[in-house]
Amino acid sequence: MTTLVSTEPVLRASGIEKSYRRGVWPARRTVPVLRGADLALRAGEVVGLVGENGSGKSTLMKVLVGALRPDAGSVTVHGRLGHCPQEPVVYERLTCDEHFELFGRAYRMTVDAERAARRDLYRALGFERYTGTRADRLSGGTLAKLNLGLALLADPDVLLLDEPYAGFDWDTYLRFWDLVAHRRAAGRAVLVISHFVADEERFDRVVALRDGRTAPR
Ligand SMILES: Nc1ncnc2c1ncn2[C@@H]1O[C@H](COP(=O)(O)OP(=O)(O)OP(=O)(O)O)[C@@H](O)[C@H]1O
Repeated sequence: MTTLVSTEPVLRASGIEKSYRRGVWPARRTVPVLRGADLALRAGEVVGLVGENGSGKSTLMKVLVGALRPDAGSVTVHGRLGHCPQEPVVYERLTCDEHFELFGRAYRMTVDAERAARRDLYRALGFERYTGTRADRLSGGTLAKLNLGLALLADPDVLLLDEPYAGFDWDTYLRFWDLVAHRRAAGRAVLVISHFVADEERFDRVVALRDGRTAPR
């Protein structure tokens, strides 16, 4: 039997352009941020997205997940997408458990599958103590764990992380990279926005965003 290995990317973005409007009339102006950015992610690949502050990394990621409509270009995704935004999107009155239940339903997971995935994520990220704690009573680092856990809950084919470990302690930071290594081994794709030069060796590839365009680094 012949096994065909697909080289087709699980995510492909081509010619992405995006401008923001700034200021108020009559000083209103349009500022281009992305000027034809391209990006392709393959199964089992861990890619870093780097660039100076304000270069448009978060804007590109929002376009990739469909949270922001580009002015031009296209994005194609094969499979399920998970997104961990820079600012956690949580409901302050819901506990960690309640968030997982809610997201599990949104992802159409069975109750058993959601509970098993939740248990593994609590353990992998080390926040089992906070299952019943409301989001508005979590520390910044634990909130970041919840944010990441929710993005991972449905085992996405493509995981997009916008500076996921800013608030993590060292142990959690190492756990995070273990988790990423497992995803690579399982053939999942991961894109991480990172500012740490020290992380660059952990990526299979690094893509730099500069003057609105992407280039290998
Ligand atoms: N909603 C918005 N309206 C207007 N301008 C915006 C908006 N969002 C981002 N910008 C501007 O677009 C540019 C790119 O922002 P973006 O957040 O994508 O950059 P970034 O590379 O992720 O930055 P950082 O490294 O600081 O997180 C910045 O100049 C920013 O001020």
